[in-house]
Amino acid sequence: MSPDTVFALASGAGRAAVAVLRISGPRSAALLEALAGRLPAPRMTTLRRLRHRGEALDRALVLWFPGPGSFTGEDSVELHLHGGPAVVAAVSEALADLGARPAEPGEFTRRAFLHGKLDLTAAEGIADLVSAETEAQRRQALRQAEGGLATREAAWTGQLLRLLARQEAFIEFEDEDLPHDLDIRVTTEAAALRRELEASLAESAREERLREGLSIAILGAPNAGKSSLLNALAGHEAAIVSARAGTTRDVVEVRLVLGGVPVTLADTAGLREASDEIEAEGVHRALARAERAALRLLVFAADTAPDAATLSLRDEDALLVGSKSDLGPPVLAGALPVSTTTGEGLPLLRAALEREAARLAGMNEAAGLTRPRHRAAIGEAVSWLAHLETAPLPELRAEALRAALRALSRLTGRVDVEAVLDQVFGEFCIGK
Ligand SMILES: Nc1nc2c(c(=O)[nH]1)N(C=O)[C@@H](CNc1ccc(C(=O)N[C@@H](CCC(=O)O)C(=O)O)cc1)CN2
Ligand SMILES: Nc1nc2c(ncn2[C@@H]2O[C@H](COP(=O)(O)OP(=O)(O)OP(=O)(O)O)[C@@H](O)[C@H]2O)c(=O)[nH]1
Repeated sequence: MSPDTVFALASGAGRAAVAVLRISGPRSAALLEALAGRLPAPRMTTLRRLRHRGEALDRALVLWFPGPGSFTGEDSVELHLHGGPAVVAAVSEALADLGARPAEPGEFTRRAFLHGKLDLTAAEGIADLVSAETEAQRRQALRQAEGGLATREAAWTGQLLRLLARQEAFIEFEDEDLPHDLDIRVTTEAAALRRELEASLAESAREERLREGLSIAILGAPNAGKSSLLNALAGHEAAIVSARAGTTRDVVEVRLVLGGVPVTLADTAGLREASDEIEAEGVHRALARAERAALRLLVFAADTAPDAATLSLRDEDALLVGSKSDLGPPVLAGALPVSTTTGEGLPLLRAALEREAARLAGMNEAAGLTRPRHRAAIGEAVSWLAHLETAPLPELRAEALRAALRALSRLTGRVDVEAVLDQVFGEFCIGK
């Protein structure tokens, strides 16, 4: 059975000057002919009147992309319509009437993957490009959409295949004139590759935080000035400020961009023995958020002794803020003096936050692992390589290499280890 022909609005919903409807599948040409008359030249923008059942629908720019030279690899069409919702609705109804169906979310890119137009990492890169909000996210997404990670995977796979070819040769031609240390060399090189994969895992947290956004939590005793700090950094009155201790009950979030990194900054309830059920829940949520955050701003007011609850959250991912510095010097050594009343210290705090954002989130030199899915695949390859290093028999080492290859190939979704092996073996001259 031939696949459905699907259509969807490719441009954003809502009012816009132009709306792009995309169509993909075997009936694309027939649909375009039905609406707009004879097929235009491939990939050439052409102005046409669209008609259906005697009714004029729009005057639109139409494009015809014969497969396989299209985004999806299938015959496809684009209709650049006037952007009004009624125009889009009328043309969509006509397409449905002609036998096409609305596409599922991601279906165009899924079809591109199924037709070998892109691998899974490139498809994820496209999804990330569509949702990129900051400059750093855009660069990260484009690198992956253009095959940065797939290229690295191909290099790792190539190394593994060469190791496997040598390991198999060692097993098969044991009695012949092979270098006697071939077996040991495979193990040594596999260990080097394992360390390289581990290095990419160690860097993955930074890339994931850039893709997902960095979570920063503001914590401290009641009345320490946390909400005032959130408002000062956000540039608007997002959280309620009052002289009454225990004002903030729930987590209040604002979105910021720090050095190209998208950040969610969260104000939390003051940490203390709660006086009622609601406040207790607030403190519980504050501590949960503290745990989840990549960076914690611990706030200590100049007019209050440092409290044990906040002090206990100190670690290498905490910045100490000495708030209300207009009332006196910080009560804690190493705390950055800040006053939201006078503005003192705010530029320094912002600079410190940008520095921390760059340390905790960002792109690495080489295209990195941006998703838990990537980490899982590489993590599994690493454990098979570690397994290889202690495996007592050449056959078990070969098996571990195959398993590592399969794990790696899940990254791009091109799971065809045996076919590539045939190719490698074809070139592996052993004098036989
Ligand atoms: N109007 C419009 N703009 C768009 C897209 C689109 O589909 N339509 N894109 C959609 O994401 C992005 C551009 N990406 C694209 C990627 C590949 C092909 C394509 O036709 N590929 C063919 C031919 C390649 C060539 O001639 O160089 C192929 O890969 O065989 C088109 C768009 C962003 N802008
Ligand atoms: N002098 C001075 N007072 C400040 C400063 N920042 C905040 N305050 C005052 O301190 C009190 C508490 O401020 P908030 O920002 O609501 O403190 P909070 O830590 O969010 O308080 P809770 O919601 O109770 O946890 C308010 O009366 C503020 O006006 C400052 O920089 N200097």
